[in-house]
Amino acid sequence: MTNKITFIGAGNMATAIIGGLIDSGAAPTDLTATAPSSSELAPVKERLGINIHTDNNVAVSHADVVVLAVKPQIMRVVCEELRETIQQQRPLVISIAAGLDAATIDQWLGGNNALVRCMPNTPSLVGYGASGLFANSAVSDTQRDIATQLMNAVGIVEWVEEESLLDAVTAVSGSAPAYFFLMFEAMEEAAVTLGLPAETARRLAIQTALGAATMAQKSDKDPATLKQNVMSPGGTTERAIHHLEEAQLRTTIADAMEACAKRAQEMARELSSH
Ligand SMILES: NC(=O)C1=CN([C@@H]2O[C@H](COP(=O)(O)OP(=O)(O)OC[C@H]3O[C@@H](n4cnc5c(N)ncnc54)[C@H](O)[C@@H]3O)[C@@H](O)[C@H]2O)C=CC1
Ligand SMILES: O=C(O)[C@@H]1CCC=N1
Repeated sequence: MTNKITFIGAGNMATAIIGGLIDSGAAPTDLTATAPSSSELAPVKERLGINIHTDNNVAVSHADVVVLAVKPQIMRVVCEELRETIQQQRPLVISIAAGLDAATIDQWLGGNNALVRCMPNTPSLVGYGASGLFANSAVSDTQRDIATQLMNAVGIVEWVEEESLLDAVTAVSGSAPAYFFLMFEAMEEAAVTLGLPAETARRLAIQTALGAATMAQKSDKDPATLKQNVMSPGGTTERAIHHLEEAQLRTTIADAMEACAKRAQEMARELSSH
């Protein structure tokens, strides 16, 4: 990728994506990250070898792509300060902020911007991200390809044609790593109760999840069939799965994902109104 890409923000998600881009062959000299303090940026430069800046406008002034990677609550101030430079430079803008709609960000940036909204997740840090992307009507096919390439560097990319579907993406991938981490915590605790050392239990649970995910990804069988293949009639797995179904695990997951998507909608209302 020969585009000059500037990340506004150098936190968890920005550095995860930058790390993935460099691992997939991007030149660190084409990448810039900003943050208010040099003390936060110095280790980022040291680790990744990219350009750093404490002045967002200077960092954006030569960018082809600008990735907005600050917390949603400060996005308005950051965008309004960038407005003039963005209007002059006309880069492709990619926002990774949860719960902030494209029209609101575009308006804060002065309007008529090519804007992609992206919902990534933290496994991007290890190249196993899963991102949902939405483009506003000003985004060209070439710019769509640039956004795809950028997020493909850290994982898989799924485009949605309706912006509201990004709330579902948040529920199934943006927030979802945390659901699996909760599962690991619970399995480790239960295995310790069954007598295993905590470290052993953790290693076995994580490896099992990795194995199950890899199998589900590589197999031509659906998850229900793969599950059935583990369940010997009258055996141990059948007993465990029966218990999970009786305890309404499916309904619990559905309720949690609905709450997640609703919170994204709430955040959009809260953040666009001030
Ligand atoms: N952490 C996650 O799992 C996910 C986060 N997101 C979104 O990514 C965005 C960033 O989240 P994180 O990286 O987790 O946050 P973070 O707190 O790790 O990073 C925010 C960065 O913004 C910088 N910053 C603060 N004020 C600034 C300013 N005025 N100009 C330039 N930089 C400034 C901070 O110094 C920091 O480097 C958020 O909008 C969040 O909704 C999206 C999907 C997943
Ligand atoms: O919890 C959040 O609001 C952010 C967005 C998706 C993951 N973390």
